[in-house]
Amino acid sequence: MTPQAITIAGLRKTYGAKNAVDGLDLTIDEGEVFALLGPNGAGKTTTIEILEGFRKRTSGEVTVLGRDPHDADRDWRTEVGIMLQSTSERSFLSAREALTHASRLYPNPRDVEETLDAVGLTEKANAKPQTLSGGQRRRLDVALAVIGRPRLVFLDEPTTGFDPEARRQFWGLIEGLRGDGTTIMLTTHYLEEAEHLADRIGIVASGKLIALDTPAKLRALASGSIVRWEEDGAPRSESTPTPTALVRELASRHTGEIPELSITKPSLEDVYLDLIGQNTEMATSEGAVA
Ligand SMILES: Nc1ncnc2c1ncn2[C@@H]1O[C@H](COP(=O)(O)OP(=O)(O)OP(=O)(O)O)[C@@H](O)[C@H]1O
Repeated sequence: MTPQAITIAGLRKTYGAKNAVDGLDLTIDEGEVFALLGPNGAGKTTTIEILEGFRKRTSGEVTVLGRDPHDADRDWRTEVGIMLQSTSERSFLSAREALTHASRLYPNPRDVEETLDAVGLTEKANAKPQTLSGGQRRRLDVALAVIGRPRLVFLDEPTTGFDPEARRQFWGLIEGLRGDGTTIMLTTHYLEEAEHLADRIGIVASGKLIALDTPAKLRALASGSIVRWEEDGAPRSESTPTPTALVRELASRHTGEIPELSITKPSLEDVYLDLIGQNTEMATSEGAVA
């Protein structure tokens, strides 16, 4: 059996009357890349911060690398990489200095120059954080999270503000970490990022886990196809297990071409939106996810 990096059983966190995390059960294997998805306010950051030892839980059991993060020690901290949002923002150190400084805190750190290169900051190595763009500062935050060669890394929305090229580069970095056997738990609002990187995806809504599977199996939850077309000048769409029949019926109503006709398979994003109840296209149709 693969050893478990994270175990969560019956986790709850309440803020007053609000159940931010509402009975979460989840285990993440060592070496797994796990993506936690969910709408704003679903409880992702709260969960991650409890796992990082930064927030107290209301109830439930949690272990991270075999320890309860709430009373873990310094040795545990050296094995867990945490992406603190905007740490680099307040620093007076250049990217290279910040990484060099941080690397001295760990017994077996990554090489500073290699890490700068992996996050695409070599050219900005001597720049002070105030002169970096938001996306570049975030890359530095990612670099600071991995400089200690952690066994487990938490990345909360690591690529928010990245341009497409930086995002691809970040994906390469994560694939490299995966190759080294690092366990990674990340949150993201980018479905294609989760699909590209994650071995498994957990979807949370209102503090509860509503779906948990590989990207391929989640995508397969949606059967059928989405047919889109234009009618009376307005875009229309329908999800259906029998697209040919629908197209035949549309063709009988149109003389000539059906305007803007396309037939696509539902994307992971369609499935996700349907699961969280925000997909008007799929939720109303026969082929919708149960
Ligand atoms: N310190 C706090 N005090 C009171 N309520 C809080 C606190 N932190 C979070 N919450 C509430 O708990 C719920 C979960 O918040 P959380 O930040 O964990 O969500 P999230 O899934 O990370 O959202 P996002 O995608 O917007 O980052 C929200 O309703 C939020 O308003």
